[in-house]
Amino acid sequence: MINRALQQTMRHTLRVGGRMLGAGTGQRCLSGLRSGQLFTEDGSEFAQHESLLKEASLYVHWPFCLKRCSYCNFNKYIPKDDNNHIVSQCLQQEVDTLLQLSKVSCVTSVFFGGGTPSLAHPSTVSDILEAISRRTSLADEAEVSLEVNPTPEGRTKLKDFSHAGVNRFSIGLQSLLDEDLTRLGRDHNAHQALRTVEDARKLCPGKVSVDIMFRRPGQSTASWEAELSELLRACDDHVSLYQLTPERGTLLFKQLQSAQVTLPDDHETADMYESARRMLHQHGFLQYEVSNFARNSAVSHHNLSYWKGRQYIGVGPGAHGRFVPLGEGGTHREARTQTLEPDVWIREVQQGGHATRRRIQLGHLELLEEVLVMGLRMTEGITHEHWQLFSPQLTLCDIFNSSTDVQEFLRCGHLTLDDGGLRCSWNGLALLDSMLPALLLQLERQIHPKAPR
Ligand SMILES: C[S@@+](CC[C@H](N)C(=O)[O-])C[C@H]1O[C@@H](n2cnc3c(N)ncnc32)[C@H](O)[C@@H]1O
Ligand SMILES: C[S@@+](CC[C@H](N)C(=O)[O-])C[C@H]1O[C@@H](n2cnc3c(N)ncnc32)[C@H](O)[C@@H]1O
Ligand code: SF4
Repeated sequence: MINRALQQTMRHTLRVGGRMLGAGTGQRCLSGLRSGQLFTEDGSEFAQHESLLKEASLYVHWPFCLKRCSYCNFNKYIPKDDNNHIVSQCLQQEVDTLLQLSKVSCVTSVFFGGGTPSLAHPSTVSDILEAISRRTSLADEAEVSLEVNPTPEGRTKLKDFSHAGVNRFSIGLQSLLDEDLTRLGRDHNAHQALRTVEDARKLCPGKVSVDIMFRRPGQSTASWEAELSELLRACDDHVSLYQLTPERGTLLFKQLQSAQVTLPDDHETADMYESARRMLHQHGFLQYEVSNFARNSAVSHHNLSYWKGRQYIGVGPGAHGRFVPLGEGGTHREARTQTLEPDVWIREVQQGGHATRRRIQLGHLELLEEVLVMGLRMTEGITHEHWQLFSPQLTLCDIFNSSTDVQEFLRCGHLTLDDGGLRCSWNGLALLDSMLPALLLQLERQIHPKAPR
């Protein structure tokens, strides 16, 4: 059975390798909260360390865009009327309700994503930050990121967003070739994008990230390397490198089916990924996750909270979250998704304070699957201490030492399991997707040894 909650978490982070995996079993009921840890009905610890329950990061989804890019199937709508004010009010209300439900005492980071959150009025950002501070504490050093589409409008609003409380900008460059930007349906050119990066760097030095995609139609490794050289002259200290994934329902998907466009093959794609990793490394960037590179320690703390299995709250249409709803007596972590369609979402928030459409209680195995899959995306992998927070009884060695598949990955040098924990090697990171089925199967066998397969 595919673990749907895990699929959903991975969707916005897993872009290299393409395939999404998971092998969950049924959910289990949890019976009580004792000294900061949760227990399943049979008494085994569910290992929610108290510190994990006190804190959360917060994701805010702005669901509108001016037009549809040819490749994108994220939850976004082209607005018919201007209802920004009401969306902003509902976001504040939903923040308040979900913070109350989670009972967290500290929000560690906030990420305004979308859609195109740079279309929102900057006061939306300050109002939401105030709503957080009214209900709980927002850490002084909290990272507050905003995704910016590098159009002239986005650029002129940077200063106001920074005054509103944004201290990190994530800029969607996607490409530095005008022809490709047009083909992808972007509403900016490369010059506008570079000027936006320049201005953002003046406002938040060292805290500007860029998103760029490879494996674009008609792309060659040589042109990609030239583009990266240009990017490396202009960028700040954080780069997110995404492999363009053809998503069902997009224009790109149709163009590929009707052979109007073709994508580079797997071999070329692997070369592009490797040349980008090499070039970024030569320019002082450390790869800290499959798709993310930082120098001068400019890692994304918000995204790290997902990969480290910490709690996060998602507000806005289609946002998802992972937290224990302690405020309503909840004792187990839930995967929550908010209603997708903005008008319906508005109605539900107005009526009930929040618009959670789907709640899935995560059982012990499902939680560990998430910790495994997300954790192995990081170059530091899963330390023994990290694993123990979620699995106090079975260590990484207890689980993986008896698997012949895992022994083979270790022998080939794709994986390492030592005093530092379990992690992928440089080559292994590019092969993570192909190793996950065996790792997940072994995890399931050890957690539920008697379950029929
Ligand atoms: C959902 S967008 C929102 C940010 C902003 N609207 C923008 O377009 O720059 C976040 C990032 O997801 C990545 N993305 C979206 N669709 C993708 C796809 N089909 N394949 C790979 N990356 C994708 C893009 O790099 C984009 O910057
Ligand atoms: C692909 S990531 C890009 C992050 C960026 N590279 C950075 O380092 O800041 C951001 C996108 O993931 C999606 N996303 C992130 N967290 C989410 C959540 N909790 N719920 C729904 N979508 C989320 C949003 O569409 C957002 O535009
Ligand atoms: S890539 Fe960004 S701007 Fe383009 S449709 Fe998706 S969310 Fe909107």
